[in-house]
Amino acid sequence: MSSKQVYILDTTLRDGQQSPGAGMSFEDNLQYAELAHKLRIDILEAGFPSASNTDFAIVNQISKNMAAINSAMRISALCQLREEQVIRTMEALAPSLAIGKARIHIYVPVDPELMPASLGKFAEDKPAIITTTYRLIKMMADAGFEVEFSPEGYSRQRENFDFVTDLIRNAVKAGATTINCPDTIGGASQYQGEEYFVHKMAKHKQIIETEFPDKDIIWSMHCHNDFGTALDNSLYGVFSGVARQIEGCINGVGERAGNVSLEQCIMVIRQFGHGAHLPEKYHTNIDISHLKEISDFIAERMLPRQPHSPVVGKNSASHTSGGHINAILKNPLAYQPFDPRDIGSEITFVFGPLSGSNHAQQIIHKFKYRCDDNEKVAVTQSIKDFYADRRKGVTDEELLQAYKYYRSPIKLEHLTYAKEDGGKTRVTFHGEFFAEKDLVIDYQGRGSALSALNKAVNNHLANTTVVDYNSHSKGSTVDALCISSIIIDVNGNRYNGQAEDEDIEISALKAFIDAVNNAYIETNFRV
Ligand SMILES: CC(=O)SCCNC(=O)CCNC(=O)[C@H](O)C(C)(C)COP(=O)(O)OP(=O)(O)OC[C@H]1O[C@@H](n2cnc3c(N)ncnc32)[C@H](O)[C@@H]1OP(=O)(O)O
Repeated sequence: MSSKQVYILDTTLRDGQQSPGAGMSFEDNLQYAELAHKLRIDILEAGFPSASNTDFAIVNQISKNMAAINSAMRISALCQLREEQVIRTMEALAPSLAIGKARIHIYVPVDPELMPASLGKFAEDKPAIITTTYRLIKMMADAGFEVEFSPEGYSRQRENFDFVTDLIRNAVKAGATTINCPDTIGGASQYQGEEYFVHKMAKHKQIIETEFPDKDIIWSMHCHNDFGTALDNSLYGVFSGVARQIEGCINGVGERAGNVSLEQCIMVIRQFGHGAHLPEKYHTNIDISHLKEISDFIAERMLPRQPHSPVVGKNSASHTSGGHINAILKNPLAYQPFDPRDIGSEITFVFGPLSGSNHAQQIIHKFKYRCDDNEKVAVTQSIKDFYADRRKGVTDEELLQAYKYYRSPIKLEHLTYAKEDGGKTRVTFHGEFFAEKDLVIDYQGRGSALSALNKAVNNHLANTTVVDYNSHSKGSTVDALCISSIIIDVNGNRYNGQAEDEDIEISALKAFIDAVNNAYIETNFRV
């Protein structure tokens, strides 16, 4: 069976920017259009040219840019049922008209509650609304524009069904080729029964098909998400065979709770559009490999995106729980409904308190250190203890630090030193020192506390010598911290250590311990 294309109208630049704080710069609007072109959006609603000179310039420049590359994407712009707006919108879209890719989207309210609020006295004169609709649409169609007509508030038309029929009839007669039926206030649900607007669309569609058998009108969904039903409504319209166009915004931005998320519609059509039970098969022309890119753009330049946003959210392909990661390590798609690489994303992991030993082991192996199966649980527990207060997780590099601490033979808690007359130095060490705990190191002869510690280390790591050492102050005051760097040689191999402390001698001792720990770990646990 052949598959029907569902047209995607992207109104991110128009309806998306109609929410507080969502406005983007002139340049960002133009850049977004480039991304929409790459994504192979069918129709880009680029703005509302009559809103301001800048909005006119944005639409006009996008229209010019897309005409210059002969983009297959239609450029659309919105206007009210007002002649001066129609003229301004036609001017803005002139470059797209020249390549046969210009659409004008014109709207007038039909919701009985919205009509007087929005239109004032004009709302009382329905015949005038109908004749104006016919006249303005004919004007645009005669000028060569593709026309989309929206009876605004369609989903709440109530007793206005016959008025809406008359409006649509006249719009089609005048040359409109797309009839968009918005759930403007976002309150519709298929659980409304006969009042559900998609059932009314089916009736209107049937009337128009009967009256205009030669016209192939595209019926369109435009759903807001006030109750979170925008996706369900949009897809109901398509999968029930009524609609062939979906209007929405990337990341579901838009007025109030937003418009339907285009990425969700696109992926659901891809996933379920060929279901055996569907009367017809459906697909979109979207190049989904650019979905993540365009979504990230909107998240950065327009409005922030929830981490758990479906399809594109940062967490939608990121995992932390041990149970899931264990399975994903064996089968990357074990916990993904689609391959994130298809949309330009990737599966990532964040190690946290709920992660497991297979995950920790994989990170440690990635850095090329040893973590055997019989010790991975103990290693993992020590890493979790090390980061007991990091409930939101740690980076792989931070995990490696905790691993190294676990492997370190010297775990310093506290250290003091004293010098006596006669060349005696005493270092008092608290913590773990190879297999020992809390020791006192006495050293007799020339040299500092560092010599004392070096002597003690040599009992466990033979042939350890300091080959380079320097300390410098971190600031210019007398109480500035001291930073020490040290290089040691162990059996011909060199290892670095760094540390800082208020006391120059202790900073050197700590740097030496750091270097010894590095030497021990690199010697014993490097793969
Ligand atoms: C569902 C939707 O998303 S619809 C899109 C809504 N988008 C926008 O409003 C964004 C851009 N809007 C704007 O910049 C401005 O509102 C403009 C330029 C469109 C209009 O501005 P103004 O005329 O200066 O003021 P205002 O917005 O208050 O408009 C009120 C007038 O529009 C008329 N009007 C409202 N909707 C419509 C309509 N669909 N068709 C015809 N006239 C309309 C009203 O009757 C009213 O007329 P009046 O001034 O004679 O009383």
